[in-house]
Amino acid sequence: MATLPILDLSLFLSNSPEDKAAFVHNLQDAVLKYGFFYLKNAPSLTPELQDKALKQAKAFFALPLEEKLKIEMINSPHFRGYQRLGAETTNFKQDNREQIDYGMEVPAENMTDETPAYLGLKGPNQWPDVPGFKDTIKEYMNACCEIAKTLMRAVAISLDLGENHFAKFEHEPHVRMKVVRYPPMGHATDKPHEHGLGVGPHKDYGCLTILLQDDVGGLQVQGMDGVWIDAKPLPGCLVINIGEMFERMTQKTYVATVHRVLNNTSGKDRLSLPVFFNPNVATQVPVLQVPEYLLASRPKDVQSDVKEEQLLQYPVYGESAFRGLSRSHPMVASKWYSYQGDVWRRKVQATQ
Ligand SMILES: O=C(O)CCC(=O)C(=O)O
Ligand SMILES: [Fe+2]
Repeated sequence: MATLPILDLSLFLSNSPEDKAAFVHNLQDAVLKYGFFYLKNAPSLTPELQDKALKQAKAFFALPLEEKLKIEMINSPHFRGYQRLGAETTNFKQDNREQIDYGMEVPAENMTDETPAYLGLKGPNQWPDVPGFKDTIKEYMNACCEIAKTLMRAVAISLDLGENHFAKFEHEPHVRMKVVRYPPMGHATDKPHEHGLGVGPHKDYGCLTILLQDDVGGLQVQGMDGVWIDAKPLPGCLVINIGEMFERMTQKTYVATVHRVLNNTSGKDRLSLPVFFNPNVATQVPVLQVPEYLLASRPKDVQSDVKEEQLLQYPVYGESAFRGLSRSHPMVASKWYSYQGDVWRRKVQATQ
């Protein structure tokens, strides 16, 4: 079975131009072939911070359900907060996971019925009453953001653009993160749906995803030929993938690869912490001048469980983000927003 390539970020950060070029070459190769890779030696995300973040996740999920529901996502027009097991749907199936969604802590916009709904994604988070949780999760999200910014520089070089080409995406980025638990099937109190999946096949809609998974496994990546590849946990490695924004920007040269998580049959919990790096919601997604030689090596006949009509590649990034979140969390969307004539608008009268 194919395995994903392992990239070493210390090469890109070294003083040697040859090492840096080697990293960019490996990155380009990985993205063209898989859209996914492992990353080791990311300095901002120390093993201590990884452990601390996973321990905080474990402490949260050990809380009684009524405590977790105090920060339920339905309270938040910004799609932030806790979703209980089975509350989320991906690719028409129920996901067998529970999770908290976070984003950059920014003030909420003053929404009117004229404002684009995606501006409603800006806003505060909901934090549980778990000592140290908030500080650790913020520290973790910032550390992953640093990795993403570094990788964006490498991706820019790989597209023959200036290293700082994507620096504009760092201005008030729409970074999101999830704290996720996949309970084992047959668990005494949780009842995962046997016909669901941990999370169904999907593409991430933004720029780059930085994922830390524990040692349980279950993440799979769909190769360009449609065959699923295990992205099994490797000690000291994160898993990185590109999202649909790159697919649009590069005219399908850098394809956002479909991935899923299988039902957890390990007998113990699986925890994962994905961070999604994206530009400001109001960003117009540029169509890049992709070099001819890269256009010529575009993956052909890509076999994908996510069909063309499910793609989220709107000209404004926030539109894709909003539609992605409203598809995964329809109850939250319909509480806070109305949908008329293919346009989402905030229900300004809706309150908590
Ligand atoms: O938990 C994982 O391993 C992957 C999660 C994922 O793909 C997502 O939340 O977008
Ligand atoms: Fe994903």
